[in-house]
Amino acid sequence: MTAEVPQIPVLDVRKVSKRFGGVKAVNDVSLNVMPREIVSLIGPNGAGKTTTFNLISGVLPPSEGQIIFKGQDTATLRSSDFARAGIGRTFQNLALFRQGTVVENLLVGRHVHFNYSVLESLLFWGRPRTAEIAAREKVEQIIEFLEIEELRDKPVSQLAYGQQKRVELGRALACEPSLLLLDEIVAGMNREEKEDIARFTLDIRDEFGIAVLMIEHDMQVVMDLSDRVYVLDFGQLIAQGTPQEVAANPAVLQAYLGEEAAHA
Ligand SMILES: Nc1ncnc2c1ncn2[C@@H]1O[C@H](COP(=O)(O)OP(=O)(O)OP(=O)(O)O)[C@@H](O)[C@H]1O
Repeated sequence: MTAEVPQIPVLDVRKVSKRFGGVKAVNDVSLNVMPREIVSLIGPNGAGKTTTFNLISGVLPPSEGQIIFKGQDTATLRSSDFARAGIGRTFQNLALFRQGTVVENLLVGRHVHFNYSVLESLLFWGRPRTAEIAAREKVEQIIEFLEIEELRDKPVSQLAYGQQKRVELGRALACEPSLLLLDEIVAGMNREEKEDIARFTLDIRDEFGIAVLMIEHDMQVVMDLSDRVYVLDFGQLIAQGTPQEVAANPAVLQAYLGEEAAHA
């Protein structure tokens, strides 16, 4: 019998806090994502979810604590290196190059892996050409995976919202991430579009072996896709567990009821 090799987390957030002036937007949060896991981060508005994503993807530095990605402390990375290190992300609001075509937008996502400057590409065009061919092959693979072949040469500005979201997902995949951060990816989508994204998310994990951490308000999507769920409220983790455990947790119900009461 072979001994099981213990798995190390792809992402290990250790006692992380983020202060904005007097506001502790994230307060002593620890969470992890194991290889091939789909993990959701949920919580009422203002709970600190987006700030947590900004800390993990290097947009903001933590005030306290450590974020370990594939065994490396991300404090050693420059913010421009996070995507190349393997952290892909989609944003709450679309962040695409609107005049560019679908292919061009995906190539931008791939560009993090080019290890030459524009000047170099003019002087020594052998190496860049090889890299560009590899990039185009990767982009074609993603286009096929996301079933957007007929959109490939259209400007993003001409696409429907759900299609644009699919391109954004493709761009995050183009950097060949080990961890994909999805920020409310199904918000504003109809049922069919949501089902497509749910299917792609499962396939991203199963076919590409990518771990997924998602912020999601759509409870059906959370329940259907997540292996585990973390719940934030006022910057603090108030619950974690399987979707069923979290859904039955009185503290979670209270946090959401409190939010409803505030908006009543
Ligand atoms: N750059 C900033 N400067 C000051 N305060 C901030 C900043 N970013 C976030 N905050 C505050 O931190 C808290 C957490 O905000 P955050 O956007 O992380 O919550 P959220 O859970 O993502 O909310 P939502 O579901 O509405 O997107 C809020 O009180 C917010 O006002």
